[in-house]
Amino acid sequence: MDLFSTGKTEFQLPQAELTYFPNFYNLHEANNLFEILKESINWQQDDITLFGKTHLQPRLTSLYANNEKSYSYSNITMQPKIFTKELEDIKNAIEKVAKTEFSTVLLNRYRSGSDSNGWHADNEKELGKNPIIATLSLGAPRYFHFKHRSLKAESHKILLGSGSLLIMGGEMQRYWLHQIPKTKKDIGERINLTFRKIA
Ligand SMILES: O=C(O)CCC(=O)C(=O)O
Ligand SMILES: [Fe+2]
Repeated sequence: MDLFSTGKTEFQLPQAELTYFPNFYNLHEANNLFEILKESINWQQDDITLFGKTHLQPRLTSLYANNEKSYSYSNITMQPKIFTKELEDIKNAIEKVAKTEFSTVLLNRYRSGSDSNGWHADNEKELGKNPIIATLSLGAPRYFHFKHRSLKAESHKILLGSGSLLIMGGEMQRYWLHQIPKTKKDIGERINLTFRKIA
């Protein structure tokens, strides 16, 4: 962790807690982690079924955990692999600022601007009520859009830079949706790690 950049932003939002650390890792550390994870993670591309139609998911994913609990969303059930040393170190660093413990990390790899993650909430039963979800971004910056389910004025975006950490908490998964939209810009790859607790 970069001890010299403590800057953080706590967004004032109705029915959500959202905190952004732009430089959780510095650019050098973030680059290193990006290269290590790109090579060492067991990336897969699953089929998802949305509104009765089956497609390849528009990104690569992988699941790691310190227990055997699977994670299911969009008709996919993922079985975890055991945390690697790098993932364990990242988890320990993030737990200190998130002030909670995580069991599981879902990794996403967006190979280009045409990879994406559609509107959703991380509200699966196995995450429990008001889950804390910490997401670390490495590589190409991408916009994170989030909107309130019923308050139409509450629609925002944050550019998630390399090395940044975003922590979602409070009732965010109940009242808000988020997405990583596609972009036509010619950008490189991005890896995102979303730490969760699956009890
Ligand atoms: O890529 C991101 O920043 C968000 C990923 C996400 O929302 C998820 O995996 O649930
Ligand atoms: Fe999500």
